[in-house]
Amino acid sequence: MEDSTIQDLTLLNSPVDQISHLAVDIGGSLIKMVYFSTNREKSVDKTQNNSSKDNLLSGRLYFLMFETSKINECLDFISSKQLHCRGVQHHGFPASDKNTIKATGGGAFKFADLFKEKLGISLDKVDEMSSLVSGANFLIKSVPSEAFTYVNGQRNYEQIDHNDLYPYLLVNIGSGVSMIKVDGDGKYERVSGTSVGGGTFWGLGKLLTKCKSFDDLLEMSHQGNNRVIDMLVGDIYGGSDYLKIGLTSTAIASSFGKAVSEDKELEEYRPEDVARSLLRMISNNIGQIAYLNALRFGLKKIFFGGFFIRGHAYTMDTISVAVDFWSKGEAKAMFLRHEGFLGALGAFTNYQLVEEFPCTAGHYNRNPLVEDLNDNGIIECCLRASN
Ligand SMILES: Nc1ncnc2c1ncn2[C@@H]1O[C@H](COP(=O)(O)OP(=O)(O)OP(=O)(O)O)[C@@H](O)[C@H]1O
Ligand SMILES: CC(C)(CO)[C@@H](O)C(=O)NCCC(=O)O
Repeated sequence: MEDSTIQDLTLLNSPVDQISHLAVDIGGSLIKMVYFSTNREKSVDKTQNNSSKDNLLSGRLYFLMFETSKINECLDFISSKQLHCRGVQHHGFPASDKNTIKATGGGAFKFADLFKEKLGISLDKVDEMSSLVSGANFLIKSVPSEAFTYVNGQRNYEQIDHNDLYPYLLVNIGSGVSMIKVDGDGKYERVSGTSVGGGTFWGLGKLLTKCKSFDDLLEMSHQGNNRVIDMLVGDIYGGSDYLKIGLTSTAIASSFGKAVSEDKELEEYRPEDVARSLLRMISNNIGQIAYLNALRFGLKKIFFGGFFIRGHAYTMDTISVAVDFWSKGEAKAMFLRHEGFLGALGAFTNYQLVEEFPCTAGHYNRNPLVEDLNDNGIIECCLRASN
């Protein structure tokens, strides 16, 4: 954590806090929410100093996450905090429509009736791919220290030149994986996808290791050794490399391949080793498909998002090494600090109130009220309302 600020959501009940503009991304596995909160005393009306007629309201974007299977808990939470019907109505700033919120992801369709029934609100649907792209563009262009490469166990934050951003490949690793070629704001094409994604890792991992939570599975993979189960090039070549085709003896020749010849039951393998092989297999595969798509369109930058990544060192390392290996160093894997919130942020920007500058990030909060919440960075920004 970069900052020890603990943001307890009970603060939302403070009379000086104003919450507005909730946006949700309801995916196959997780619900992600973004909302804006301003402190009335600190909000600024720049109309006097600014020749334009815009009102700027400073505040923060907050991030929350629930499991989709616990949608009812999510709705109760929204209702108890009245997240959906708070509006900012001062300094000439309009309140968001009390009865409508921006929503993206498959759940915006699947759960529309439930939102209406339980909370009385309508979901204003924003296309999922379009939201991912708007969210990624917003983060890359407006939030400092957002994008980074991961090399030799180190995050290297990159200052992205706005004039040299497009085209890039956006790889969103959620339950399934979408690969989108991005050519500009609102200019994109979904060029590929794979059903072998985060849901596969979590689903297979749960079955194979009996693990109870995603975080435990990740932690287990951290403690494991994939060489116990994966068949390496050296296992086939008597300990030697096969450099003629660019493979060292330690490269994986066949994920889970050792399990074939060893006469062992699943229980005889350490769950940690199984988790490690699984994570490596899926991360490698996604890295490789991403690279092939980058090659298809001559793209040099590949941004990876989605909650599968979870800022996990080994996942990012595997993806980075795969992209570097296959592209012979030509393409670069980059990650985003708000990786899991691209869709929700994109839906939020659809309110068309986000001022691109100034934005600052770096504050981190852990929300004690929500189980399983990742450490999600809050973003300081301004909203703008035109008179
Ligand atoms: N606490 C968690 N519980 C469940 N899955 C988690 C958790 N944290 C990370 N994950 C991983 O994140 C993945 C879901 O990522 P994300 O929220 O980006 O996708 P989604 O929107 O639910 O899926 P899709 O876009 O395919 O509908 C899961 O499949 C799992 O691999
Ligand atoms: C179906 C979506 C877009 C839902 O988010 C996602 O899970 C996905 O991209 N799945 C991969 C589907 C495929 O292209 O094979």
